Order: sequence, then C-alpha cells, then structure tokens
Amino acid sequence: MTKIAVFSAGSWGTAFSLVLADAGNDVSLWARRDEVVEAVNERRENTDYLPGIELPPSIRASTDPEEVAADADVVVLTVPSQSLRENLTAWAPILPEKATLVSLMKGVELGTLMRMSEVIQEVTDASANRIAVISGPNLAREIARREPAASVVACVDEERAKHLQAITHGPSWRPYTSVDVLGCEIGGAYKNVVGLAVGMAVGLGFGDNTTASVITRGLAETARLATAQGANPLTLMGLAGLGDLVATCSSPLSRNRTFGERLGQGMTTEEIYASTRQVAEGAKSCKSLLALADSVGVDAPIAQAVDAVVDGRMTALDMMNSFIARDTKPELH
Ligand SMILES: NC(=O)C1=CN([C@@H]2O[C@H](COP(=O)(O)OP(=O)(O)OC[C@H]3O[C@@H](n4cnc5c(N)ncnc54)[C@H](OP(=O)(O)O)[C@@H]3O)[C@@H](O)[C@H]2O)C=CC1
Ligand SMILES: O=C(CO)COP(=O)(O)O
Repeated sequence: MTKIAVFSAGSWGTAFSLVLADAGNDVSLWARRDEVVEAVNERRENTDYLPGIELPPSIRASTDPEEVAADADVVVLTVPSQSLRENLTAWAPILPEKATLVSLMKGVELGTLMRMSEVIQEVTDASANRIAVISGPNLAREIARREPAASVVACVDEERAKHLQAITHGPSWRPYTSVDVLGCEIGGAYKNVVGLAVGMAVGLGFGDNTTASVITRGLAETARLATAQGANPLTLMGLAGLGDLVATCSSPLSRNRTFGERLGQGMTTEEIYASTRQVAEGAKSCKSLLALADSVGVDAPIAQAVDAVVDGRMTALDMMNSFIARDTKPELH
C-alpha cells in the first residue's frame, strides 16, 4: 500500500484523498483546524468543504504536519497557491527525502511569477523529476460524488508520471500522463481567469454566443502564453487545457465562474471576499499571468480586462464591450 500525505483538507484536497483511497492508498490528510480533523476522523465527513460525502477509514486527518508527512511515498500539495511558499517553507524539513511532490494547485505566484512546481522546486531543493502536477477538468464535488472524470499527471520524468498514474487510477477517475508540466500548469492557471470572464458574461445576463466567444478566445490566449514559454500546443487542446476550461466555464460549481458572475451582477471584489472563505485562484493570479505574458511579449486581452474589473477600474459590462470592440490581429482568430 502506498502512503500518501495530502496537504490540505479543503475541497480539492479532500476530494482527491477520496480518489487516492478508492485507488487503494493509505491517506493522511493535513488540516489546519481541529474541527476539520475531528469531523474527518470522528464523523467521517468534511462538513466544511464536502458535506454529505462519506470518507472511508483509510483517510486519517491530523493538524500535525510531521505526523501527516511521516513515511509518505507521495506528498500532495493543495493549499491556495499564494500561500504555498509560506506553508512549504515550514514543511520542507519534515518531508521524506525521496517522496514524489505533487502539485494540485492552479495558480502563479505573485511577485516571482513562478508556477507552483517552480515554487516547490525552489523551496524544497527537489530535482524537477521528483515534482509532478495533476491538472484537468476535476470539479471537487463531482469527483467526490464519483462522477467519471479524467485528468493529466505531468512530470518531466515520464516513469514517475506513469507510476503516479498507476497508483491513482481508480474506478471513477482516469489519469493520463504527460511530460509537459509547463503546459499543464499554464492551462490550469489561465482557465481560472477565463472562468472569471465567462462568469461576468453570465452575471450580465448574456447567452451562449458570448460565453463561447470568450472561451474560444481564452483558449487562444492560454495557448499563446504557454507555447511562447515552450509548452507543447497539444497540451492546451487536451484535458489540462480545453478540458479544464470547459468544465470551469460551464459549471456553477466553479468558484472562479461564480466570482465572475457576482462581479457581473455588480458586487465589488471586496464584497465577494467578505461573503465566502473559498478561493477564486484566477482573481489572485491574474496579475502574475499578465506579467508573464508581458515578459514573453504575448497579447493577453482577456486577462487585462479581467484584472481591470477585479481591481474596480472597469465595470464588467465595459469589459465585455472592450473585449468585443478591440482590434485583434487577423491571424489570431
Ligand atoms: N476545488 C476544486 O474543484 C479544485 C481546486 N484545485 C486547486 O486546488 C487548490 C486548492 O483549492 P481548494 O481545495 O479548492 O480550496 P478550498 O478553498 O476549498 O480549500 C483551501 C484549503 O487550504 C486551507 N488554507 C487556506 N488558506 C491557507 C493558508 N494561508 N495556509 C494554509 N492553508 C490554507 C484551507 O484551510 P481552512 O479551511 O482552515 O481555511 C483549506 O483546507 C487551488 O489552487 C485550486 O485552484 C484544482 C482542481 C480542482
Ligand atoms: O479547477 C477546477 C476544476 O478543474 C475548479 O475550479 P474552481 O477553482 O473555479 O472551482
């Protein structure tokens, strides 16, 4: 039995623990609050993040990172992306030396413009072939209900990706492998920004022509940024690109789309933050993605417009109109 440590017990950490348990692994789950540990261990339910979903005994929770990490073959990281560096700096000394480090996070660090795998590499000193990324159309609640879904396990070390694939493949979750870590991470981070834009369109009452236009232009924008940095264009056509973009932009379960919808209905960013504890990673990573695009000379009109609405510099309606009215290069359709 493979021992897997999951940091932390939010929506995706808990749902992915179920995937891991279903695939026959022994899972220890870190939560930062005692009440979450108590709910998981005693009531077998994460009432805060996945109410109504029964958790099997092979998932044990603790607030003690050392206890969670002890003897782990695989360490899965799923805290909000802007908090990864601070948390991982504290955890790095207690992580088993040979463990595979897996990022489930979809964001780019503010300031450094690093992808999550790059933050992991810098903080832990692990070599790139020990670090993997899992990304795809995986809305936590649907995964927890065991609705069939697929995803991508990416690692520059193909053998490690295949090993992870073998130990995570379960009855309702199918992982594919890739060596394109960069493409998967940019796909995962950028779809959150596009999800915000689509949410705004929905909040404004616009229909499917508008959302399809934003999704398609969003995919082009994502692919431009990823390939300019060396990603394989096919990655963006796959589960970690188009797949995740479609899931996020279509689903009321998406926190990014919901955040955008509220902006479209006229709420401010501050009002939305005050109304929920869950993260909308796109609102946090938009500036990093814009700076990344700028650094490689790539045009990012949707990210620019989303950033302006999130910051309150533009209304959602003006954003939609500016996106449509804007001159685009004819070859970029
Ligand atoms: N939910 C989903 O469907 C999917 C999410 N992801 C990605 O997974 C990552 C985590 O998202 P998700 O699980 O949904 O987020 P949630 O908001 O559901 O959970 C966040 C978790 O992180 C903890 N947390 C929050 N802030 C901090 C902090 N500063 N330091 C340490 N722990 C913290 C929370 O603890 P507490 O409860 O104590 O606040 C909670 O356990 C994101 O990058 C997201 O993009 C990827 C695929 C699917
Ligand atoms: O990444 C996700 C689905 O793959 C979850 O999207 P949200 O963070 O928008 O809820």
